[in-house]
Amino acid sequence: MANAPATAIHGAYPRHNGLVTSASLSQPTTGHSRNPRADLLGARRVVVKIGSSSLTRADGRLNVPALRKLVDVLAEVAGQGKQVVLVTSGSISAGFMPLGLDRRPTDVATAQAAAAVGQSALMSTYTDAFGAYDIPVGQILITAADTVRRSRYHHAVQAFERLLELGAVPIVNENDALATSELRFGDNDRLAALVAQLIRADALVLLTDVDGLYDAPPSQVGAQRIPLVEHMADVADVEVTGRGSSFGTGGMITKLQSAEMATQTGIPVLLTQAANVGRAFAGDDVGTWFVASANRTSRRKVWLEHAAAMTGRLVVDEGAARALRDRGASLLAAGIRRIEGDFVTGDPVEIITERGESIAHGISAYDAGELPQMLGRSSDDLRDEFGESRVRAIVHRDDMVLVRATVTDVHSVGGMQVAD
Ligand SMILES: Nc1ncnc2c1ncn2[C@@H]1O[C@H](COP(=O)(O)OP(=O)(O)O)[C@@H](O)[C@H]1O
Ligand SMILES: N[C@@H](CCC(=O)OP(=O)(O)O)C(=O)O
Repeated sequence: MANAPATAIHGAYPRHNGLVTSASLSQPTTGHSRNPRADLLGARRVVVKIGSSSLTRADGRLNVPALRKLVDVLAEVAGQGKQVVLVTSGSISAGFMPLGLDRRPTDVATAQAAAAVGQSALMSTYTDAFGAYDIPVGQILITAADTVRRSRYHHAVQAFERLLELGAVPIVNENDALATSELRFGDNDRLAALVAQLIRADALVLLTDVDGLYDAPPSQVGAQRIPLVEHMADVADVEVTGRGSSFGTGGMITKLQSAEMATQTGIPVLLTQAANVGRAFAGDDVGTWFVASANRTSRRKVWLEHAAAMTGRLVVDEGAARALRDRGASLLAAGIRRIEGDFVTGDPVEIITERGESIAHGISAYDAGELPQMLGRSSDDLRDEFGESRVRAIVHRDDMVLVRATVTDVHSVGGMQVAD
C-alpha cells in the first residue's frame, strides 16, 4: 500500500521554537544538567514495543533475525535485573505463509485467520529465542473491550504482576483474530502506553524503523531528528504521517499519542530505531526522549481520556456544557436531554452537546435504565420522588475528564481507532 500523505497536525514545524534538533545539538542537555536518557539505565520496569515496520521483511513475512536481535538485547536487559514487558506486532506477517498465501491478506476474515496462525508462530519464535537465555515468556492478548471496564483492567494488571514476579517476560499483542470489528486499537503504540500505565512502568521504549521523531517526515530532505521533547505542546506543529512503512499502522501520529498518554502519567518515553535498542539501554544519545510530565494526571483520568471505548452517550444542554467546562462541575440530571446506548453503573460514557460536540468522558454513576425518569429534573425534585439515593451526580467531577484539543487528537475516535 502506498504511504499515506503527510498530515500536518497544526501546520508546519517552526524550527526556532525552543526545541533542539540533532544538527544544532549533539548532546541532549536542554533544561537538564544531565542526560535524561540515563533514566532508562535506572528504570526497574520497562515496556518495550516493536512495530511491524521493524519486524517485517520486504516481502511481508516475519523478519526472524530482527526478532532474535531484539531478544538478545532484552535478555541482557532482563539479566541486569530489569523487568521487561514486550509489546510486539507481527501476527499477520507470521501467519500468511503457513496458510499457503503468497501475500499479506487485505480482507478482514483472511487477516483474522493469518493472525490466529501467525500469533502462535510469533510466540513460538519468541519462546525459542528467550528460551536460549532460560527466560520464560507468557502471552497476553488484549482487545479494546478489555479496557472498557475497570474490573477487566484490574484483572489484566494482576496477570502482568504475577508473570513479572515469576521472572517471565509478558509478550503482548492485540487479539487480532477477534478484534477486527467494532472498536479496536489497530496500532500497537497506544496499546503499549496503556500497558505501561497498567503496570506502572518506569519507562516506555517505542522501537520503529526511524531513529525518533523528526521535524518533518524523514523522507523530506533536510528533516532532522528531535532528540528531546520536554512538553508535548512543543511538537504540536511537527508534520507527521499516519503511516510510514507499508506494514506499519498508525505511523508517527499514534506514536505521539502513545508518548502523550505515557508522559501524562509520569512515564518517560524513548522513541528510537529497533537497531538502536542496545545503545538505548546503554543511555546513548539515540532517538527522541519524551520527558515525563511534571503535572501528572491520574492513570484513571488518562485511561478515561485515551483508552476507554465509550459504552454510551449523555447528551447535555448548553448550560450543563458550560458548567462542566468553565466551573468544573459534576454532571447533574437537570442538564441531560437524552441518553444513548446501553450502559451500567461504572461504564465509561461520552458527554456531548446536542450539536454533537464532545465535552467530556466520564464514569456513569447509574445504569442507563435508571436515567430516563431522572432527566431534566432538579436534585430537590429527585429527592422528593426517589429519596437520597438518586440525588448523587450522574457523572461526578472526580470521574470525569474534559475532552481537550490535544497535539494528538487526529485520527482517533474516543481514544480508539475504528476498524476499517
Ligand atoms: N515527523 C516524523 N518523524 C519521524 N517519522 C515520521 C514522521 N512523520 C512520519 N513518520 C513515519 O513514521 C513511520 C513509523 O511509523 P510506522 O510505519 O507505523 O511504524 P511501526 O510499524 O514501527 O509502528 C516512519 O517510517 C516514518 O516514515
Ligand atoms: N497487531 C498487529 C500489529 C498492529 C500494527 O501494525 O501496529 P504497529 O506495529 O504499531 O504499526 C499485528 O500483530 O500484526
